[in-house]
Amino acid sequence: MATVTIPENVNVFLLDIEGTTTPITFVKEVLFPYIKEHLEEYLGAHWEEDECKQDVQLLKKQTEEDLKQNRACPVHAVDQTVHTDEEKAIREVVDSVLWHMDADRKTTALKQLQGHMWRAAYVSGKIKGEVYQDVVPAIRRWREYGLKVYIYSSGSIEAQKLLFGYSVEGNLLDASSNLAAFFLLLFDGHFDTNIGAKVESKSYQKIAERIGCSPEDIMFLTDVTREAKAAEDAGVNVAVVVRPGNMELTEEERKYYTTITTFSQLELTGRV
Ligand SMILES: CSCCC(=O)C(=O)COP(=O)(O)O
Ligand SMILES: [Mg+2]
Repeated sequence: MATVTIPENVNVFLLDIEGTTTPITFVKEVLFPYIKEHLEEYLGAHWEEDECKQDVQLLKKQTEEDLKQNRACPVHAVDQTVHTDEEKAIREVVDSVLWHMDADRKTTALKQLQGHMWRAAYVSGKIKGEVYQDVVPAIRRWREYGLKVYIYSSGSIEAQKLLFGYSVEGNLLDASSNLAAFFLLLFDGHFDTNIGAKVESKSYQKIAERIGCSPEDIMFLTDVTREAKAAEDAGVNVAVVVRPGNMELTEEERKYYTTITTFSQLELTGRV
């Protein structure tokens, strides 16, 4: 297994989730089916609550934006009339959400609703966040060397925290203040699409600004080459993560990008 030396100037890791820290199958075969199965029931139970109203509002705004941009969107989502028939209104939101999920849209609106829906499943223990076995030991090692570690996923920050907080390896967000617990703390922070889309270069510039470093100080790990390209265009170092079930890279991409199959390939040579 070839090792990859992290440039000495890099002092921040930025990690994608799906296909990088976490198997794609967990997202596609556990998280997304949960939404599809419980959507109608969830909307019925929470329809009158502020959080749910805001989620529905954001979905409607997204539809308006899609229409403005001439993007394809389901005809039923175009209907902006205020329904007196709650069941019909819920049905329309369900159809719209399912349509967006089938297209694997990464919009903030969709991701915000999904995050809220997963909360009950994680808290009740119905779902546990999957994390590849090489991830936690590698992050602990990086942190011992004083590097910072951030998450950047299309999943909402709330969904990210649920996944790591209720993971197969326990609560990976434990933030108690004693020294021993400090080493248990894995992440310095989280970013989602509120900072911008992962395929847009300026999102990575904004992340660097927010962290207070320059893009060259960051190493971004992702399974998606469009994201790797956007990060690289911003001056961020990238490595493409090749995990079982991830999208196959083209021969050209395999030649061009530094690739890893496990985080344990990453070496911090020359650091004390
Ligand atoms: C973070 S929880 C659910 C994952 C998800 O909804 C998603 O879209 C994953 O996207 P990523 O940017 O982590 O590949
Ligand atoms: Mg990914």
